[in-house]
Amino acid sequence: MTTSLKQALKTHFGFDSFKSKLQEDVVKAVVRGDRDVFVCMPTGAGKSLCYQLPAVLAEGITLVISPLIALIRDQVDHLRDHNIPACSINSKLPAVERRLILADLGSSSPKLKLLYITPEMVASPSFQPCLTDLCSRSLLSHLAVDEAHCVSQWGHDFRPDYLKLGELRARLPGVPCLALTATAPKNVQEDIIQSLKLRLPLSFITPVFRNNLHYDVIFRELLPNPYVHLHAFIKKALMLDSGSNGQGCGIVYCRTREGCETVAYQLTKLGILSKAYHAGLKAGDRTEVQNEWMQGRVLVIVATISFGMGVDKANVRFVAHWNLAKSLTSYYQESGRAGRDGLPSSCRTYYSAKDKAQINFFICQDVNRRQRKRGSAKESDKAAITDFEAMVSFCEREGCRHATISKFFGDKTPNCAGACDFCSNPKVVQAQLARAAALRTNTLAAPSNTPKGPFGFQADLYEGGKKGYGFERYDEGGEGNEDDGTKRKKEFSDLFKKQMKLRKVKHDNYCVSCCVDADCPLREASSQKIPKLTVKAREHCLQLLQESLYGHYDSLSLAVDIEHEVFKNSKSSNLYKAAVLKKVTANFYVCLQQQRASYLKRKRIGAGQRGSSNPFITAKDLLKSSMLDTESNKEKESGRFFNDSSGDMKAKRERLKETNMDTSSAASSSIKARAKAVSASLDNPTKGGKAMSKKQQKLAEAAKSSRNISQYFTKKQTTEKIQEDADMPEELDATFSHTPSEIAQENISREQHSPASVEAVESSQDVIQAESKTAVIVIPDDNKEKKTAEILNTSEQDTTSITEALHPVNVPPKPVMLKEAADIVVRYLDPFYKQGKFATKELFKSFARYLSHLLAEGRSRGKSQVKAEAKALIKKFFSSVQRCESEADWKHLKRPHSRKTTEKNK
Ligand SMILES: Nc1ncnc2c1ncn2[C@@H]1O[C@H](COP(=O)(O)OP(=O)(O)OP(=O)(O)O)[C@@H](O)[C@H]1O
Ligand SMILES: [Zn+2]
Repeated sequence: MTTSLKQALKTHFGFDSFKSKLQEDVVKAVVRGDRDVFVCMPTGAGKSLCYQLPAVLAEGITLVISPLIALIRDQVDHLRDHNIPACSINSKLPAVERRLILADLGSSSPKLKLLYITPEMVASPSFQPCLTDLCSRSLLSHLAVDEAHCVSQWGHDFRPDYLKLGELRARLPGVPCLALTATAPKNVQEDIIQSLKLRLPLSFITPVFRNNLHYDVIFRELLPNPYVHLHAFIKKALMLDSGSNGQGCGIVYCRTREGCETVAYQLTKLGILSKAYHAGLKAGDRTEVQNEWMQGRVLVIVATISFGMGVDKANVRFVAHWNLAKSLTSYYQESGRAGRDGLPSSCRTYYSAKDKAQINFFICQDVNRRQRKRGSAKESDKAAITDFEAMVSFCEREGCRHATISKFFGDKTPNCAGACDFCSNPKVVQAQLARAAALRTNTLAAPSNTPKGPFGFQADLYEGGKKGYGFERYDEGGEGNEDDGTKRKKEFSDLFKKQMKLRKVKHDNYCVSCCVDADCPLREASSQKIPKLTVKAREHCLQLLQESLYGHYDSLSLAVDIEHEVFKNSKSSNLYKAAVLKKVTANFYVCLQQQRASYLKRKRIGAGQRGSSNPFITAKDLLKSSMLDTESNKEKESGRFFNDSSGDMKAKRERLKETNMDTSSAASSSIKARAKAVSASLDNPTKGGKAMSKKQQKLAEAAKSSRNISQYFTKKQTTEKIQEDADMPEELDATFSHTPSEIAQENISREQHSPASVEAVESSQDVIQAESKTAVIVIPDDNKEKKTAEILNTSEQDTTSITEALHPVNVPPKPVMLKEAADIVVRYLDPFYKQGKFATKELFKSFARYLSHLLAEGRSRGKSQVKAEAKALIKKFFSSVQRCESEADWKHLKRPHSRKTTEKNK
């Protein structure tokens, strides 16, 4: 038998041997046909062949049940490529084809070997006559149920129509049944056997452990810049630094469509071409993205869970979950798409407390909804909750990740041998957990008297809801359903905010204990050369450096080089930080000079101005105080300013004034007096004798908005704003440092929004010399608190003058948002598309998307400016590109100012 099977394997499928002994054993059992068979083998193990080869060899037809039409299509195409007669009857089949198939099935000896149908079709009345006819003529050789876990209510992909397969089974006496799944814990296995009425099945179950997969968990909220972190991980997983191509590809899973778009954009911006895939895209675009990824033209696909089922790609070198999976079963299945070729691959989860709370909310909502509908609780309702809890505990508990998965699936503890972060370096995991715990202590403390739901979860905590988990099944159901989605987001946001009010959250305890992450991009990351300098602080500095190189082609590598140079040459933590800041401000200054140069071209600075003709503070000036103070009283000052960050504004102003007195020697006395008035007015606008004029008030407002420069350095993270605007409770947002490039942009947009800005700009020459203030850059270090690393001697004038230089107009333009930018871009780009200047529509769209993001970045420019920039960019693009053939064509296209900065930096 073995020889003839091997021959058939070669003849029909072109394989020289079975993929494994298990595959061979299953095929033999199915070919014998005397028993039902249950197969639980990991994804990529070659389960399909277990029924396809027997189907070819058997007389008659094998009926295959598969949950998705897309999956069926792939399988049928694959079989037809091997000249194996296979087809599918489904709702989308054109009538002509359907008639042809039914004609073949009705003939005395059908040519068809495999007939694929969905469980819905099995139940459909139109299919019943055909089924009865085949059965009565004994033309059905096997019944194969793929993705059999869908039959179980304990399973993560339960589909009610799968339950009807039990009835089908009863109608096909004597037809052996084969049930296959990749992921089934013990209770799901039992459910499958029972629901499909398998009779004493032969079970082939492989342990879930796959030693080529390396699992790790990273707590996203502890990262200064999660995108940079993800980027570093991908670079390593795909060996992009080694300079060799063809090292495979990867998947990043996100929970929301917006998340996919944002992550894809960020990764592309950091230099790794990535594309989003979700149900919000048109079917054609989805296929195009999938094809590009399959063919290796796009390295990273950033997808919702709608992507992956049935995707047969061997060299997936990593699967990263940007959001927590909804269950450990799903996670095992999704992460298992890595390393199907057996080569080492990485599976990473970016854990976040926000995700945990949100998913918990959606699950509870769904359970409540089901219970309300049914009028009673059911034991199986618990499945979603316990499976999610298993996922959470996979991330939050100390211990081998593989062992956790194996235990969950009822297997013995495997020999991990360093194939997870805990086994390879438990200290790193423990340190991370400790940091997360410290963060959490100050965040969530659920009210202890909150009543528990039927299974222990706090149903009332988030109240009930109308819809499911927040995961449409495979992200299918959401098309054209945005309103509902938005409503739910809002619903969640409101509830969450309400609940969070009960739980006073504070993020002032940013623990910075030292630990080196596997993907840490720093050179000599574990070196203890500089006492008290933590890896966290170094990573933070790296991020500042990278941001200061905004627009540079490979800003990360360059930043890594600079940081390392500074690290090598610094003797103390403070000197290191001061040196980094010097570099940062120098880079930043270059950027400002570029902006100023372009402004000066348009507006000549007139003679007779008061104050300096150079409204820019130099890097030297910026650093002057920090360099002087570095070793002496900085610690004292920095602690003080740090403590201010969320505290009493008045006290802060007093201290700012003190510092100012020491440092603003350049300010003229009259301006000082004016500054004093402004300062006093901040404490009490009506105090201090005369009521302020309207103009003075506005001036004061402007000063107020620019005075607390520290907020630009310690600001809530905004990178994922698009994704989380509506649904992220503020209280859970970790505090991250702000970047220099953002500072300028923030200043601009603040000024644009401020009603005072018109006059502030008009009076800028006065304000320029008005007050000197202290800016604070917060750098996490090892004292378990944010501390100021440097106190820079800068002044309000700087922010004002920067603003003015960047926006030399009297009427502040309304900042352009992404949608508006996209409208502008599409309008200008459309004629080029119509002239056939884009090889494909997808390219046109991608380019439009790229440009829109580019133009909307920072939200700092008015519509007319964005229009002009859009025109200029498009013109520039087509001046060097005849016809756009690939994404590489616009790789180097940058906004004008960033390009200049780049050139200057080179
Ligand atoms: N004997 C074999 N020799 C070599 N390759 C094989 C063999 N059998 C199957 N394969 C290949 O292995 C890959 C995975 O097979 P298949 O898609 O059937 O896996 P699976 O277990 O069904 O995975 P999933 O759970 O993701 O559907 C396919 O590319 C298939 O062609
Ligand atoms: Zn392990």
